[in-house]
Amino acid sequence: MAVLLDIQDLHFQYPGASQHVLSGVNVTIEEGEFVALAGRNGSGKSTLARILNGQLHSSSGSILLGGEALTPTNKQAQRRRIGYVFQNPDHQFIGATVWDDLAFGLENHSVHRETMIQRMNYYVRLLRLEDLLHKAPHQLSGGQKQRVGLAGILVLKPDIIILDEATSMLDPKGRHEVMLALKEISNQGITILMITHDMEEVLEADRFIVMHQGSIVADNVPHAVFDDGPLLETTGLKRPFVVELQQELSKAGITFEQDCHSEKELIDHLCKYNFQV
Ligand SMILES: Nc1ncnc2c1ncn2[C@@H]1O[C@H](COP(=O)(O)OP(=O)(O)OP(=O)(O)O)[C@@H](O)[C@H]1O
Repeated sequence: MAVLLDIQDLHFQYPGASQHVLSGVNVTIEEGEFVALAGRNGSGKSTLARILNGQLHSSSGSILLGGEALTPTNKQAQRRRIGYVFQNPDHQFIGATVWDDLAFGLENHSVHRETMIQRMNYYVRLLRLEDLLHKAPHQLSGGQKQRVGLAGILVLKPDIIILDEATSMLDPKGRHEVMLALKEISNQGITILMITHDMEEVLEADRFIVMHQGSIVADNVPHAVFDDGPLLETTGLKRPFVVELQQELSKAGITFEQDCHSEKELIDHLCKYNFQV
């Protein structure tokens, strides 16, 4: 697969701060990858996301998106190519109804009406928004708002979607809805960078990057990162319940051909055993 995002030796320091918040970030993300990014509070995740979407500018280093440099001078174009989903779903609504909201960005970019309707219908179906189209933002649950927010970004056809703790204000049902939507989007080949503190969500991603004190200290498949005890200790991360339980069951002789990514997968696996009580 082709490299989509190529970040090299990125440094950043907030004005007046004595230290760098990002101190040499190097990472490449390929087209279609679903990447989770985590780390302690203050490790620099949101700063990195804000640099990527053009809100902040790095002190040094380079960022290439599809081979093209992202610079302060192409800020507008940059924002169009990177879709950013906010933590608070109320911060991204503009339209009076869901349908108007989806149309707003496309009208703003002068997309032809026929193309506009086609795209809107496609993402409405993908994110299962059919019943919400005529509702006003205040009539939606948090999970529904985030799904509408995602659709509003997807219709603009960004190269990558960045979510900065986009599920942290949602209840379990809302989180579940958004994670299902992200899986659907990822299955369509859309590249996703998801910042999260939720280790169960990390298991849904193909790849897990961990930041610590402004640098990347781990980059692997989620289960491999969760196998690294000292790393988890240093970075304050906790193994998700599913990984913890799978490890304990393995020690007790219950074998797994592959790693489980959700409680459902784990339960399905256990159901194959005939336990003697
Ligand atoms: N506008 C700002 N001015 C000065 N320092 C800032 C500013 N925003 C963030 N910082 C500092 O930069 C560091 C990194 O912050 P950042 O928000 O990128 O971390 P994070 O990993 O996203 O944390 P969290 O998990 O809490 O969201 C922190 O020490 C923070 O206090």
